[in-house]
Order: sequence, then structure tokens, then C-alpha cells
Amino acid sequence: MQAKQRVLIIDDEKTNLKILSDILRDEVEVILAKDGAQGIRKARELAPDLILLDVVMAGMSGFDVITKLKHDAITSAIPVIFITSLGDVSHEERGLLLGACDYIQKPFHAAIVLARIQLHLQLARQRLMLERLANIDPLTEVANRRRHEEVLASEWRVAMRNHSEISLVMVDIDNFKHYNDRYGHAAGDRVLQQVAQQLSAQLKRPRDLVARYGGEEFIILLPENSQAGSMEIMENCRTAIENLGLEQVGGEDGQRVTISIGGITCRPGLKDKASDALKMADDMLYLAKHQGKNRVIWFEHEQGESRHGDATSNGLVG
Ligand SMILES: Nc1nc2c(ncn2[C@@H]2O[C@H](COP(=O)(O)OP(=O)(O)OP(=O)(O)O)[C@@H](O)[C@H]2O)c(=O)[nH]1
Repeated sequence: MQAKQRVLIIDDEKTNLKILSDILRDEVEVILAKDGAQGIRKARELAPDLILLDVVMAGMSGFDVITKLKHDAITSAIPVIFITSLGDVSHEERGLLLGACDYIQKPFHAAIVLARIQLHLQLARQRLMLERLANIDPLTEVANRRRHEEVLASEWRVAMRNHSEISLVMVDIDNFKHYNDRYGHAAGDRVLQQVAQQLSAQLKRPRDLVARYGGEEFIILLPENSQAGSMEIMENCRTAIENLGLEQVGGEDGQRVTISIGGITCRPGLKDKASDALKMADDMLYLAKHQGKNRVIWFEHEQGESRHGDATSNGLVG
């Protein structure tokens, strides 16, 4: 069964809150906010599927509230419907221009309000489904490469602005061709799913991201994390996969499915490119494979001076 969608009602009149929640209660999970500031806070924290917003409120008006919601990346995509007694066309036009998806005037008919809300909830559900299709790898259910590229670009900018560290990590399943050849493609798919699940389980911070980069390769972003912290997480990932104990009889290096990991921690400067950092993480992955697989290799400053002179001179390594 599908989870109930959530509707946030922002209105400073208790009676209005009650009337609307009585109309909606059987259909959706209702969240109430008694003023604009509380509404914005709840929208950010609880990510409702739809917001019903009064225009005339003490303190912040509904027009102020929608302006703030639409300028905040966390809340900008949530559809907003104005429900108000302000009847003139100029107010309705202003509300719609500010980004509302509908404008309902009081007094209203409960059945009509409910029908319009249901329509917008259905649209919200479809939008979520499209977003999922665009961003999620269907086999492993982690982010896909497209999503990774989007997040990397924005996290790289944040790290530049804040002079903070960011780690980029490439992960590759060892001897996967052999696994597929011996146990079949379907079994190989299940390994990919389990590896993705284990990697995700080790990432605890909301901005950490694991994505399927292609084939049997994953990529991990750890914003605002030191080299030591990132290496510890990735060592935990490596042991978690080894401890799954997935049989790999006849493999080159032992009898279990394992992963190799290459990483880099950067404090990006103005001239640094995320693509260069990725290339270095990939070089570290190559070294991990070359040195015997089932290990974590990180880009080191000294090593960089000898092997990656360009990288250190442009300030990539923090
Ligand atoms: N089951 C399955 N296999 C895949 C998928 N995508 C890529 N592969 C397989 O992954 C294997 C990758 O093989 P290689 O690139 O030779 O690497 P490897 O055997 O892991 O060797 P090393 O990386 O050196 O340890 C190939 O056999 C691909 O067919 C997929 O979606 N499902």
C-alpha cells in the first residue's frame, strides 16, 4: 500500500486549520502550522507533498512565505496552493506569479477543494516518479551517474566557497567477470545489489552519496570529511563486503567477493576541477587493483608530488 501523502496547512486562524484538516484527514496526513515562520520550518523539516497557504496572516504574509519557500532549494519544488478570502484578480495573479500552482477563494465547497488538492497531489506523485527514474539506477537503487554528476558539481562549488574538504572515491568489484562467468549474470546482478546496499549502509551523513558509475563500478562522495575520516569509512566498506562472505570459488585472489577502492581528499581552490580529482581517484583505484585488490589506496600529498605534480601544484590536495 502506498504511504499517505502529506499536506502542510499554514494559516493563523484556528477555525480555518480545523475546517481544512477535517476535509483532508481521511485522504492525507495533515501537518498544521499557525504562522508563516512555523510553516517554513515544517516545510524544510518534513518535506510535505503539498502546501495550503493563507495569504493574510499576522507577521509574515502568504506572499512572503511562498517567496522564501521558492528561493530555498530544499522547499522550492513543493507545490503551493493559496486558500484565501482575498478575491480580486490582482492578488490571484500575484500569487500565481510567485509560483503557486493554484488559487482557491473562500468561501469554498469542500468537495471542490478536495478534488483540486487531489489533482495536485497526483501531479506531485508523478513528478516524484519522474525524478526517481531520472536519478536512480534501477538495478541497485542507488543514485545513477547523472545524479552523481549533478551532486558533485554542486558539492564542489560548496567546498570551494567554504574552503572545506571533500573526498571522491571510486569502488570496483574484484574479478567480477569471473563471477559472472562462473555463477551467471543474474547472480552477478544480485552481487551488485548487495554491494550497493552495503556501501549505502556505511554512509551516515545526509550529504554523503553513493552512485553506480557504470558496470561494476561505484562512486562515493563524502563532503566535509577529512582524509582520515573518509579512509576509515571506506575501510569499513571494504570489510563489510568481504564479511558478506559471498562465495567466489576459483577466483584469482581467495574465495570471496571483494572490492578495491581508490580515493582522494581535496580542498578545492578556484582553478581546480572536479574531473581532475576524479581522475586521481581512478588512478588510486588502478593502483589498488595493481597491488593485489581488496584494499583501499588514497592519494597522498608526497606521492602526489612525485606522481601527480600537476595536482599538488594547483592546490587540489588539502
Ligand atoms: N551481472 C552483471 N554484470 C555486469 C554488469 N555490468 C557490468 N558487468 C560485468 O562486469 C565485468 C567487469 O569485468 P572487468 O572489467 O574485466 O573487471 P573484473 O573482472 O572485475 O576485473 P578487475 O576489475 O581487474 O578485478 C564484466 O564481465 C561485465 O559483463 C551488470 O549490470 N550486471
